[in-house]
Amino acid sequence: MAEITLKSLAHTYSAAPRCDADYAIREMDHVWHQGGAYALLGPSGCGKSTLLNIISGLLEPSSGEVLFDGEVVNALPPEERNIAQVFQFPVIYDTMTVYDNLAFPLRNVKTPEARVHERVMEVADVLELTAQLKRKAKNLTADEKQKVSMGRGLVRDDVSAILFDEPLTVIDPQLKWKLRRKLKEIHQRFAITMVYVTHDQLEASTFADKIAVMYEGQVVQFGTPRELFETPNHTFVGYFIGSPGMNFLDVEARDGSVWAGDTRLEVGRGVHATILRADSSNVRLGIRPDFIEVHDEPLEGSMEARVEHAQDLGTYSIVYLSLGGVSLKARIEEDQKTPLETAWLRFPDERLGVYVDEYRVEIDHE
Ligand SMILES: Nc1ncnc2c1ncn2[C@@H]1O[C@H](COP(=O)(O)OP(=O)(O)OP(=O)(O)O)[C@@H](O)[C@H]1O
Repeated sequence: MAEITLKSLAHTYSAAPRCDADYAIREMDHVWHQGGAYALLGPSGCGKSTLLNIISGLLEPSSGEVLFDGEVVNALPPEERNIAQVFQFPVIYDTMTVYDNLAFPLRNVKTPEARVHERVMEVADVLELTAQLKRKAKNLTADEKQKVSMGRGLVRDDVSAILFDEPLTVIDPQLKWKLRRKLKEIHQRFAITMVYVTHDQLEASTFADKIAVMYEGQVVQFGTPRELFETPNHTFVGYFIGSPGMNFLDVEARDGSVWAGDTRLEVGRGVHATILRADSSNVRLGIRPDFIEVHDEPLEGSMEARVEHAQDLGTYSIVYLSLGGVSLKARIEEDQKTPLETAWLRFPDERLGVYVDEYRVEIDHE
C-alpha cells in the first residue's frame, strides 16, 4: 500500500523540446493518497497513459520525482515497484487455464500454494469467473479475457496500487456498468489505492471518489464529481464535465455594466466587480445549462432571448437559445414549460463562474 507523490514531474518524448506543447506531461505536482479510488480523466492525447506508465516505472520521466510513501522510486524497475497495471487490452497467457493465469502473479513472488488457492478463489468469486477457472484462456470471450486480466491485477494483496488504463474499452456496454460496480466493491473490500484512466466522465464518476481532470499534459482540477460539476476550476473542466457542457460567454465590463458583445447582461455587483478588476482581455462568464433559469414571461432581472430550438430528451429538454446573438444551452425539466419563441433568462449569481485566462477566479462579495 502506498501514497504516490509526483513532484515537479514533467515528461517529453521530444529530444529537443522547445515549448510547453512539446511536453506530454507539463511540470506538475500531485498526490494520490493511500487507499483512494481515483480517476484520471481527459481527452485522447492529454497524457493519461504517459502518467500511468511513469508511475508504474515503464517510462522514466524527463524530470521530477515519483515517490512511494516518501521514498523516491525513479530508479526502481516496474517489477520492484509492486504496482499492478491493467491495460486496455487483455494481457493474459492464452495457453494457460484461467486459474493458472490468476495464480501467476502470486506464484511469481513464491506465494505458498494454499494462499494462492485462497486468493484465486476469492478474486474469481468477485469477478464471477469461478465457472471458467478450468478453461484455457484462449477459449474465453473478449469480456472474460479482460476480467481475467483485471483479476491478475487484483490477486496480489501486497501491491502498492492498481493502475487501470481504460480497462473497459473492449467490454460489452451492458457488462461495463456491472464491472465498474465490481471494481468499486473490490476497492471497498481490499482498500487498495486505485487509479482508473478513462476519457468517459460517467465511467470516472461512477468509479472514483475523486477525479483528476487532465488537459494538455496538466491536471487542471482534482476534486469530487460534484466539485467538478458545480465549481469547475478551468474552462476545460466546464466543457468536458456535464452534458451538455458549461456555457461560456466572452465578457467585458464597460459603461457601468457587464457585456457579452453588444448584449448587456444582468449580473450581480460581485460578478461585475470581479470582471472589472480582471487584468486580462480573456474573461469569460460560465454557467451550466442546468442552472440557467428559463421563464416564459419577463421577470425582474431577466434577459430576453430567442429560442432557436429544443431537443426533447425524455425526462428533460435542452433548449438552444440566442441571447442577443450569443448562443446558450439551457436544461429544462419535464415538469417545466418550454417557451416556444421567446424566453426570459436569469443567471443566479451563486451559479456563475468568472474565468480569467481560462481559470476560475474568486468572486468579490462586497
Ligand atoms: N512513445 C511515444 N512517442 C512519442 N510521442 C508519444 C508517445 N506516446 C505518447 N506520445 C504523445 O504524448 C502525448 C500524450 O499521449 P498519451 O498516450 O499519454 O495520452 P492519453 O491521454 O493516454 O491518450 P489516449 O486516451 O489516446 O490513450 C500525445 O501527444 C502522444 O502523441
